Amino acid sequence: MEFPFDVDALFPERITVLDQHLRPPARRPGTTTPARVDLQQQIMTIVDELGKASAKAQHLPAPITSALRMQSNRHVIYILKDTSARPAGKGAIIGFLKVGYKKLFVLDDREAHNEVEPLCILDFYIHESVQRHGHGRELFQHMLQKERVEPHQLAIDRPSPKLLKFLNKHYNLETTVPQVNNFVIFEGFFAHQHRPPTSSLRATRHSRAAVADPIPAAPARKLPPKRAEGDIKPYSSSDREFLKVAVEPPWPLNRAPRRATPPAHPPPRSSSLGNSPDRGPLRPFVPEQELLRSLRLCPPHPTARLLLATDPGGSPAQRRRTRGTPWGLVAQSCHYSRHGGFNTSFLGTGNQERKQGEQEAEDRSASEDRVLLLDGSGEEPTQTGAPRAQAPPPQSWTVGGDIMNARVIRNLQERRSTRPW
Ligand SMILES: CC(=O)SCCNC(=O)CCNC(=O)[C@H](O)C(C)(C)COP(=O)(O)OP(=O)(O)OC[C@H]1O[C@@H](n2cnc3c(N)ncnc32)[C@H](O)[C@@H]1OP(=O)(O)O
Repeated sequence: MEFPFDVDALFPERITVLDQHLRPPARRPGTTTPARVDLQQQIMTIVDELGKASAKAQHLPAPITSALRMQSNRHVIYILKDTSARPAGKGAIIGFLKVGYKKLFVLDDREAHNEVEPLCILDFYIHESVQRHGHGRELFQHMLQKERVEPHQLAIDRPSPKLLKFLNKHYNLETTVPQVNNFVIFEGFFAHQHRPPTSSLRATRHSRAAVADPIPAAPARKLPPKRAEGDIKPYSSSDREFLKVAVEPPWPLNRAPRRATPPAHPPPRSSSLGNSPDRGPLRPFVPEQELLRSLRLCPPHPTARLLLATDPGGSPAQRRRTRGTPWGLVAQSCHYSRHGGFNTSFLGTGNQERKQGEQEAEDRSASEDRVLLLDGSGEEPTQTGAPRAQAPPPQSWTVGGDIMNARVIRNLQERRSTRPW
């Protein structure tokens, strides 16, 4: 990547390491030194352009690396410049690697949640013209040495297929430990961190590991004091989270727009009405119009009035719709996953979510059962009219409660009819 300024003079070393201050490195003796602010502006331009190129290469809707994001996060960026070719005497940039420590909640191979703060690979890009020339490895290797970290100790923020191949080829990283977030960790991540799974050890596992283990210290920071198990949430914020907002608005705005054009395969018509293009708009027969008018004039049924008065939260259908949120979130997390395979374990999103999901499913099937029962589907014809005739107490709208009662009653009836006493 070329720039209209002297990259070669700006970055004297082949690999330059920048933190959130984006400070220009010391220049070679003898080179003219422009104003510091200009140099920083040049660095910001390079970071912005690299971020854009990386996003394009990864088909991301927006860059996840920019000067602004660098300045507002405690990340470190390794920039590799081209020392061989010197187009127009100004040098060129080959690529970059961005890393940073992040607090994550990761699952170990026993599916226990662990609060850790590993070094994460956040963004990585080598210019298309020089990929597969060993530059990525050179940059990665430099970072490993500088950060004093082993490849298996890293967490990778949604690695691209190319990066997965890269890690496999150069570092033999293949087997992943399934996670419920977008980070990928590999077998060996917990290698020297396994301790008895007591919660008191879990929170301090890193600081202890650093003292007790002879192998290189885990790239972890000291964590805050242990929190109650309930406080630990089974997700971790990815640097790419903000992209979700850009991709899809929240419910209900994310619902598919109404079809303006007819579907490719319209459902088969049940009658010939409307099939002829010559026919004008169909009007109902006069008796139907009269019927409709009489229905409009008909006052609401007293039961309906009573139900409306005792139901402050709107219709039950509406309430049921809003209760589906956890599934919606799960669906969203799947939608945004770059690799569906990583998220196949979302069903293990912690007991709480799983239970909630199961409860939802149960509620839904329960409500369907309930409709069948109230339909008078042959099971309990005497009950179909009864609940409508009386004003139900407010809590009777709890679908699960109703169905439980119905099931108990049915169970009792069955037992009564099948047993001789
Ligand atoms: C957390 C994240 O940052 S995810 C985003 C990662 N970045 C990208 O996907 C952007 C596009 N890709 C790239 O920029 C580069 O290919 C990188 C950064 C992944 C690797 O850099 P390179 O300089 O190409 O890597 P290097 O030459 O050292 O190693 C080559 C190996 O990487 C892998 N690799 C690189 N490019 C490809 C590719 N197009 N297809 C498949 N594997 C590839 C292969 O294992 C390859 O070995 P091989 O050529 O023997 O098959």
